[in-house]
Amino acid sequence: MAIFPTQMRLSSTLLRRLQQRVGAAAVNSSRNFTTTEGHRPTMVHKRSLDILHDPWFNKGTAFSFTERDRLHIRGLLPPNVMSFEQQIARFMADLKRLEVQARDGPSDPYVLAKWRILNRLHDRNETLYYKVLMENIEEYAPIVYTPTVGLVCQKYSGLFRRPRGMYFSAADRGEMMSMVYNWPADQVDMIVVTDGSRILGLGDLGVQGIGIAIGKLDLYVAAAGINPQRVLPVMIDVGTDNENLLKDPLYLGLQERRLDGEEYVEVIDEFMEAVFTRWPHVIVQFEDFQSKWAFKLLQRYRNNYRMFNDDVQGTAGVAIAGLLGAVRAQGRPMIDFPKMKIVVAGAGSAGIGVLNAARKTMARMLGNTEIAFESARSQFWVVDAKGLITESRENVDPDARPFARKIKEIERQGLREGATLAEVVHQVKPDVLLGLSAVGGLFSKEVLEALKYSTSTRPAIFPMSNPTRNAECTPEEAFSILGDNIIFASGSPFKDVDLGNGHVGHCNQANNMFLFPGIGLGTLLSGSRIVSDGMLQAAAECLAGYMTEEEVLKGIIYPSISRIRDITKEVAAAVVKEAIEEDLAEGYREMDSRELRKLDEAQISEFVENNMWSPDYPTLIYKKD
Ligand SMILES: NC(=O)C1=CN([C@@H]2O[C@H](COP(=O)(O)OP(=O)(O)OC[C@H]3O[C@@H](n4cnc5c(N)ncnc54)[C@H](O)[C@@H]3O)[C@@H](O)[C@H]2O)C=CC1
Ligand SMILES: CC(=O)C(=O)O
Ligand SMILES: [Mg+2]
Repeated sequence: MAIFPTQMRLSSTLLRRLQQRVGAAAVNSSRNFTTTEGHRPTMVHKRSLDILHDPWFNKGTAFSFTERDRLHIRGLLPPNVMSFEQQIARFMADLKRLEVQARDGPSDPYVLAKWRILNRLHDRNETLYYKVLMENIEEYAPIVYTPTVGLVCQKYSGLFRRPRGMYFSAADRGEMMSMVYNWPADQVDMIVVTDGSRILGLGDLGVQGIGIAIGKLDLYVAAAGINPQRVLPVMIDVGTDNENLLKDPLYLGLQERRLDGEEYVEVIDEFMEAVFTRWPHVIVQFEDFQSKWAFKLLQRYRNNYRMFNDDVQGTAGVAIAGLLGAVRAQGRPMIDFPKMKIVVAGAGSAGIGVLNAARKTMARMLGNTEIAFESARSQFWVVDAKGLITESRENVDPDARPFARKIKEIERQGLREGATLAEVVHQVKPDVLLGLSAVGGLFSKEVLEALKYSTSTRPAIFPMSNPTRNAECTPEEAFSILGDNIIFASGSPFKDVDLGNGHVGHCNQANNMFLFPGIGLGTLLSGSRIVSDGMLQAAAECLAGYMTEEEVLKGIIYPSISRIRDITKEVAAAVVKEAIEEDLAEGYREMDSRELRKLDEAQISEFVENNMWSPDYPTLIYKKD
């Protein structure tokens, strides 16, 4: 067989076994819409130390003797060949050392040490890293993702060791088209890009924001099974307006003020053109851009490029799913959603994204007429840093303007322009209080006390800001003031609360991580040229319908993160299905658009599942360049 070069010294038994595997893989691939990448041997063009230093191919102590011979690494490793399971056990023993005296959650003093240990593994063996992450996702998602990733970004100058991803700076203008060819992978499926201007609720962290792109892509691999060789974290460094970073002698980024206006847009345009020229099928997720640019860039690119903004669109879908869950948790049908009174604190990219999507969902439920759209508007009260937004607000942000309350209307409700959050909650008596303000503790005792007068039989409190210290309230605060008949969902994870009477206050995590991996995977596998509103809506509806009636009635409106791979598969399948229905699907690899259209629902799910990467060691075969 041509793929086994004659100069290789393979035993005949091994050769036979490999040939059988390749044969089986080929049969499987035509029958099951799959590439069965895990079973085919992988051709590598490196040997010796180059293999051990390559995290994509490295297996460390798990290289078998025959592989060690083939790849010229015999003698470069300790002689004991370890199984994958033994490697995991050894690594976990190291990581668990830190847990002897560690406390839970954000107060855990060892979170950064844990991140370092995991990061070092990521640098030397990608397969083992993702195996550990996936098998312990509940424990380590809060380390590689929110909340710890926020701390990592804040301290990135000190933590930086090996570079990961690509950096494009304002100084690279005119060079990006050639720079993209410096990335070693010929195929990139998923890019997460940030300009570091609003990292979680921590503000402008400049170049240090690369950490959030890395953390999001970790979830793409762990939850969506995107092949880690085909992901690319990107930081576009256009300067920073963070005074501390501008003065910090250890800061790794450009120490100049952020570019703005046309100059800024030109940099982002150049980046988009460069990446889509080299990788025409890539999907670009915009992450943590300050609101000022988030909407403008989304409008600029969404009809021409395969891109979406996670903070605007992913968050909106997750919030809609949670809001529909909150309706069901009151024992009411989802169709009652348009009757909900919703107070939103925060009118940035995330808050406005949620408001627009919630209004559209209500309007759809009411018949999708202009009147329905107008009437849905009156279900929302939006409070920002200056208080309640009304039509008398000067210089109101154009994206928030559609939600500015009419003066007459709010006067009847005993409110006024700029009313405080507590006043609004007191007067409106909302069903839902949702926070995307980035202000920790905003849902103060006074605000939560006011929510006691909610007209809902089971009010919902969504402190969605990240990381943990920016959460508008903790579950302890919410449950202790309002009792156990509430729905609680926060952006960063909290532990369930023991209410002391044999009852447990359930803490849901309302985070866009339940949608963005499935949106990306579904877009990739459908081959859709854009991410349409319908595809985003399908993703949100899939999440909304995922929890059973029994779970929802217990106050569990989002899945546990331990189910993230399953929900992601379902979301991706829903996105593929919608792309086919909208005639956007152009297909993926051997599954062209005609073949895609022939699949029924079960086959779409199977197609998705079979194309999700899992961390297994393939057999490596050396092939000369
Ligand atoms: N749970 C999730 O999945 C997600 C959570 N977020 C979180 O949402 C937060 C906000 O993100 P962006 O909208 O992009 O930020 P942003 O900075 O653009 O918006 C913040 C908004 O909060 C308002 N605000 C500030 N102080 C306030 C106060 N005292 N009372 C009421 N409103 C106040 C501001 O006026 C502004 O409208 C961040 O903490 C972020 O981590 C964002 C995306 C997803
Ligand atoms: C979760 C997320 O995307 C954020 O907090 O910005
Ligand atoms: Mg974000």
